[in-house]
Amino acid sequence: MAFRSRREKLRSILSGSACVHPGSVYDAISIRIAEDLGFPLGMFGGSVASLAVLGDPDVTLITLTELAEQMRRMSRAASLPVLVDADHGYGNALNVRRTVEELETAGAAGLTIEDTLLPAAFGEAKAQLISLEEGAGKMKAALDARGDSSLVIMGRTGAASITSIDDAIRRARAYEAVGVDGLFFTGIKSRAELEAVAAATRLPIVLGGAPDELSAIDYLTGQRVRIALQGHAPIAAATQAIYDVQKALREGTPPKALKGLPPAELSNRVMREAEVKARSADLLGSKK
Ligand SMILES: O=C([O-])CC(=O)C(=O)O
Ligand SMILES: [Mg+2]
Repeated sequence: MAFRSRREKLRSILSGSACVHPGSVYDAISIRIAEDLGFPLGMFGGSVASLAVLGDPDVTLITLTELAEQMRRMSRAASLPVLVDADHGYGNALNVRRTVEELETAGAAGLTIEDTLLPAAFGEAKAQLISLEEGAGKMKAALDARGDSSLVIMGRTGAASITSIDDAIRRARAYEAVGVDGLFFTGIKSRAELEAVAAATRLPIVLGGAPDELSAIDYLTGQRVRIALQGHAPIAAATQAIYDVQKALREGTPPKALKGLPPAELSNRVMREAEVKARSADLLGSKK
């Protein structure tokens, strides 16, 4: 299976003894840059998928087809393992199956399925959770849908900030019992909460957005956190860069006087230009 080695790399992070930060990736350019900089894996967040593909906030309007297609583009562009935020699996447990099939063939190294009720329910100001039973059923469906057993399936819960830390633990233990490969927590607010979760479970932990007291990598390592997200600053920085350049052009700055443009060396590296040139020479008879 062509994507197996990517999945095994993600597995070795989860079974290893260090906590790593993923690069935030969302398209062919961002994954190549993350790979070139030596990130051990990429995180493809649902929020950045919505932003990159639709220009929308994270309100579950993106479709599975769009998400998988964006993943496919990244898989073609680089071989960095990518953990995909597959939200709620785009429906019920049957839809979760389909989600796993699509993301597996698109080359994801792993994916997370969360127990948040998505899209948001009518008349509810706050996020809601599906039942533990339905959540566990979704995890079971995801595991069962794998054609490649090396694909990583992570059970994700935001219960820590939606219901309670005890509920987060109950859910995590239920997802562990079903056989997921790791646990992804969002909404953990303190060291005491992380320690409670780590003590009550045994699988490797992925930590979503977390406060400053949960940023020391040695501490996280000691709590079995193997992947710690750091938000999605790259797409935010790209937004600012595009704004600045468009604004300068709109205000009459000549293209040659623009600031913040990449040197040709960087653009060429991102395009893998040397490889394309070599291939053109071989296959099209063009000069190197
Ligand atoms: O997975 C992540 O990176 C956090 C998240 O839910 C998102 O960005 O949609
Ligand atoms: Mg998300």
